[in-house]
Amino acid sequence: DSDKLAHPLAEPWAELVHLVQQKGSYSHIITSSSSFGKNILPRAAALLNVSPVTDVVEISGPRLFIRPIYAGNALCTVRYTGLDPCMLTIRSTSFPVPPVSSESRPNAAPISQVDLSTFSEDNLSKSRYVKHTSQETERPDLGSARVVISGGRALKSAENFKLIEKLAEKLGAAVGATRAAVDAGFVPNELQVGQTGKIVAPELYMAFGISGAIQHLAGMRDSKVIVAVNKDADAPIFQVADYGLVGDLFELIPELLEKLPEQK
Ligand SMILES: Cc1cc2nc3c(=O)[nH]c(=O)nc-3n(C[C@H](O)[C@H](O)[C@H](O)COP(=O)(O)OP(=O)(O)OC[C@H]3O[C@@H](n4cnc5c(N)ncnc54)[C@H](O)[C@@H]3O)c2cc1C
Repeated sequence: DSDKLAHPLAEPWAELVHLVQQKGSYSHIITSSSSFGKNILPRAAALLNVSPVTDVVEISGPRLFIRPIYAGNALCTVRYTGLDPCMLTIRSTSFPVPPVSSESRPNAAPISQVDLSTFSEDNLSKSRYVKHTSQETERPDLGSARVVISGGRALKSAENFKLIEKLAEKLGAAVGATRAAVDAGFVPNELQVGQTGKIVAPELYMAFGISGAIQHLAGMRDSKVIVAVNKDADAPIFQVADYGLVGDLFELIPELLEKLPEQK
């Protein structure tokens, strides 16, 4: 709707649309598949009348992308045939961190600051940045941690879940949880990993007392090394695990805590 485009609303996606219209000629617009990016990009794409490609895990060509479907059970190759700009959300954990210095990346695209001063207070009246709050924690962020230690319903209580937290502290890891553990109130829901939680792909993912429901696997199956501890030898989590240990977590975690060296 060109009328709408000429009068951007004061929302981040409208700012993006405004920038595209002012500057034009963008071939690609990419955000991470975070809740912030997933909020903005599809709305901006709708206003620009293009179709976004979401949750990209591999870039095979300028317009050829791979993305998961069926909750991560299949990978789909998508060729974008629409008009510019080609708009993508990418799963940042699926891509290696690029070197920071420009000498090591002579062909890197320039990074330029965008002047948003054209957006007056009036324009911005629909939403305004108020403040940023986050949990006070020394632990790494779940979405980008190298090691994630997750617990499931088997922990039985918030008190017992502290075993997972202690292990995470010892390994300098982030804590994750299943939806069952979150729903039972053991941990806050920002720790949920899975289809309706965070998507993680750390170097090491340790799952304690987690059955391996498809919705949980959707959030962690791309982890480089998966270790599972479960007392049921037939638990589906063992099908994706690189290392599996059949046993009782209430015996195994204290043993691990005792034997693991302190983090330097
Ligand atoms: C639309 C939808 C979206 C969903 N999204 C998510 C999501 O994002 N993330 C998510 O995690 N789930 C999600 N779920 C829920 C999912 O289907 C499962 O119910 C959930 O993942 C199960 O969590 P769990 O493995 O902790 O519990 P359970 O399935 O109950 O598994 C507990 C496991 O612990 C083992 N166990 C028990 N006691 C011990 C012990 N002492 N030592 C060792 N092992 C033990 C048991 O053998 C069992 O395998 C979703 C469901 C739906 C319908």
